[in-house]
Amino acid sequence: MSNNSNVYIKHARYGKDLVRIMRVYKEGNVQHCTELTVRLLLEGDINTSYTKADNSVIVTTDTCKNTVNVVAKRSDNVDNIEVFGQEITEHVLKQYAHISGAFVDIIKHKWTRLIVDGKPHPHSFVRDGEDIQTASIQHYRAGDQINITSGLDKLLVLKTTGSAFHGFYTDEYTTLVPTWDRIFSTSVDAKWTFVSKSRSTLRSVDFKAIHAGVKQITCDTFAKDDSASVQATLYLMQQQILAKYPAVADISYSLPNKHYVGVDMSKLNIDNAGKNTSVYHPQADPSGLITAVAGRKSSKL
Ligand SMILES: O=c1[nH]c(=O)c2[nH]c(=O)[nH]c2[nH]1
Repeated sequence: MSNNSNVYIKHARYGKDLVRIMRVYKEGNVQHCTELTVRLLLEGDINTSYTKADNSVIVTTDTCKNTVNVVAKRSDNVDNIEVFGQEITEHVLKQYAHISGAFVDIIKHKWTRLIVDGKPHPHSFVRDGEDIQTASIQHYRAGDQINITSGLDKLLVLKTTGSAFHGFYTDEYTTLVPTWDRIFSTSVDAKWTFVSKSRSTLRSVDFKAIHAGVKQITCDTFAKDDSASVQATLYLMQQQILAKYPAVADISYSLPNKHYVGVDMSKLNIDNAGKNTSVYHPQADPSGLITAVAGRKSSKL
């Protein structure tokens, strides 16, 4: 093998991706389930595994998978993904002295308890929507520093009125017609990061309540706002989340504008906008994409 001494490893991380677990917790006659997809990556004194084929420094990706399964078996917090993620990173840093950083990304798949005969069923669940919760934990041995980002993905919403778009910049390239009443639909992706990097302060954060609160504020604002644009509605959501949750340092949204275009029936001598029924064409593509990160001008903590 040729050896190019000009080359060095700048950054390296490895581990197991797509570790899927379904964890069932039995509480008397009632059972709870949590389905997750987990990625665990490691960083540290591992460069020789790349540069010198030195496998002695490799904690195998198979061990990473086992670690996720074992921590899930022992943990009381699998459903609280930010806490579960920290339990994995803590274990890794305690167990392997040459590993300096552990990075966990978790997707929580949705299982909602079924209502049967008007009552919550003890052990049956339904996937009632594609939206997922996410959490990313970056844990560094140095200073025991942790960064946590939580997220909400693929929350598909639509309103049939209460949305306008006019007054926008126009030039010779503009063909969009201003509208005072349109369909507004988006698939919400939101991510929020936490202020504190000290472990003790993060322990007091109610991550699950914040997940629920962000979803509630997102949906309520989407429904109630007489939207002037996707941009303005997005910012309203951010303002409320930062006002309600001091532990959140910043919040970003990525909102595709899923266009629904009124069908032109003029050649059929039909006024599609008339009376109280209209037919729209849902457009697969292209879609607008409106994004923004918001934070506080001065941190409250
Ligand atoms: O809410 C909107 N924001 C835009 O930036 C935009 N651009 C566009 O064509 N339609 C819309 N709607």
